[in-house]
Amino acid sequence: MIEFRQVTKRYDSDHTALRQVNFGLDRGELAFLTGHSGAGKSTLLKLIMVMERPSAGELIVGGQLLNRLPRRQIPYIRRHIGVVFQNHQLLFDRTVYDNVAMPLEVMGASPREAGRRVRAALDKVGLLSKEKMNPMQLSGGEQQRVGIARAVVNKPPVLLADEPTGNLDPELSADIMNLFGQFSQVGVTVLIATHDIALINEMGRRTLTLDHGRLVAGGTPLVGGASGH
Ligand SMILES: Nc1ncnc2c1ncn2[C@@H]1O[C@H](COP(=O)(O)OP(=O)(O)OP(=O)(O)O)[C@@H](O)[C@H]1O
Repeated sequence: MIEFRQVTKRYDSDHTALRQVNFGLDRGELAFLTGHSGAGKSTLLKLIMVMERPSAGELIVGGQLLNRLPRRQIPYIRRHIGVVFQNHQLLFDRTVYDNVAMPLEVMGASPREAGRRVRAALDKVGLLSKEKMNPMQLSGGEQQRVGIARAVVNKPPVLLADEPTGNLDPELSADIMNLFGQFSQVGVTVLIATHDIALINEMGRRTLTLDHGRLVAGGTPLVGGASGH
């Protein structure tokens, strides 16, 4: 589903954020991405979201080579990628329902279809009863779950998370990880960037480790070198 082949990202001549990174993530695989501050984690996620382009190498997501993807096709690719952030970026002047519905509005879904999808997503994260509330009235863990519902509302095949448990205590973090595990079980490819080594150890999943832009662990390629279409 995601394949990096010798991917290098240079921001300018002094800043090489990723160096010849090689790895593949299959459909339904869940992996962590870790490394020191500045190791290149956010850059790697930005390349998958096509917020940045590789300087060298090939990046394939869902069978599409992203390197030279025309600009007008970027929104189409982004619809296939759900993103969860640490600060969940919710709008506090809208209800929980409206926050989750946002990606569907952008896609032009009918109100009926949107209603069905939003409720299914809220049900999955256990917040169906809170759809009319304002995110401000929710706990930190609940707010993060609203962010996850929004990320998965249009059923993306890829889910990326950047420090999704940064502000949460261990018990709530475990809940969030269980949710990610459930998505991977239904075929979503999940990549979670985190500094939380305790959480990574507890989960016992594949872990990609970056060190000064090099992938120093976890970079086994896809079995048979398939590109994961
Ligand atoms: N837009 C940019 N222009 C120039 N250099 C950049 C840019 N974005 C990131 N970098 C540099 O690339 C390197 C990797 O940064 P990146 O943000 O990917 O690391 P990170 O592992 O996500 O760090 P953190 O854990 O602190 O978020 C750093 O040296 C950073 O200074």
